[in-house]
Amino acid sequence: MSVLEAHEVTKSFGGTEAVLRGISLHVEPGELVSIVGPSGSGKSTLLYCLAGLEAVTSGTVSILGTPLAGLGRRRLAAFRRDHVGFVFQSYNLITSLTVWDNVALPARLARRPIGADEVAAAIERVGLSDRARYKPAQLSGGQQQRVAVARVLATRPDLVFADEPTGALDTAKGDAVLRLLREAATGDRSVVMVTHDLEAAARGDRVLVLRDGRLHAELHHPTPAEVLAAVGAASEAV
Ligand SMILES: Nc1ncnc2c1ncn2[C@@H]1O[C@H](COP(=O)(O)OP(=O)(O)OP(=O)(O)O)[C@@H](O)[C@H]1O
Repeated sequence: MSVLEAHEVTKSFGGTEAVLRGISLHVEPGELVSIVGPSGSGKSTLLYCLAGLEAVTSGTVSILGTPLAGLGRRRLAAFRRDHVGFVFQSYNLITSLTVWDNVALPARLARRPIGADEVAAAIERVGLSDRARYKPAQLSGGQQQRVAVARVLATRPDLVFADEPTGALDTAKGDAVLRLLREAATGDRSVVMVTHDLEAAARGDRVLVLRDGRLHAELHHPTPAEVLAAVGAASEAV
């Protein structure tokens, strides 16, 4: 079974032209899927619709076989908490809490507290064991994003969404975050990432190229140059 299936998804914000105009896609267990495309092509909107953070206007999104639209607001929130993780460009850590508490908090909020050993393991996996008692402001941007990844992985989600996870980082720091996301896509866990960074996108098993709210191309294990060419073609075709 696919981890995620979207069928003919459209999204409009009010009366203007639709931002998503009929997108169908699937994500398989263990895959890292990158979404690229020109600015304004609908990448972030698509990610939010796939994650159930935005309602679709028409079409369906199912995660692990469960159609999100049928869940209702509270059950959707619970479903997301149980199965989905989100990494944002801006880290979204809680500034008053330590690294340790930032990582432990989501599981506690979900009333499924994880043990100290699991918190420690998640922090170790992102290479920040010596910073566990630091607050976010005492960390570099790359370190903060690694905490955000640890926080997501600690809840053991089936599906991780990342919106420009390296957008605020220089190449070396971004690289460490990408490696973690690449490693996170394994076994039954999949990662879907929106990015402007073509090198980052090329880490994906598949790269989906959006153009004007539609899927323009799908590349399998492309090189960065192939991603660049596909995005260039999508930009010209608008
Ligand atoms: N909440 C909203 N209300 C109205 N319009 C919106 C909203 N969110 C996005 N849009 C519009 O949808 C279109 C696509 O936006 P989106 O952020 O999904 O594109 P993107 O491909 O992620 O762009 P970028 O690469 O510049 O981040 C834009 O024209 C934007 O103005």
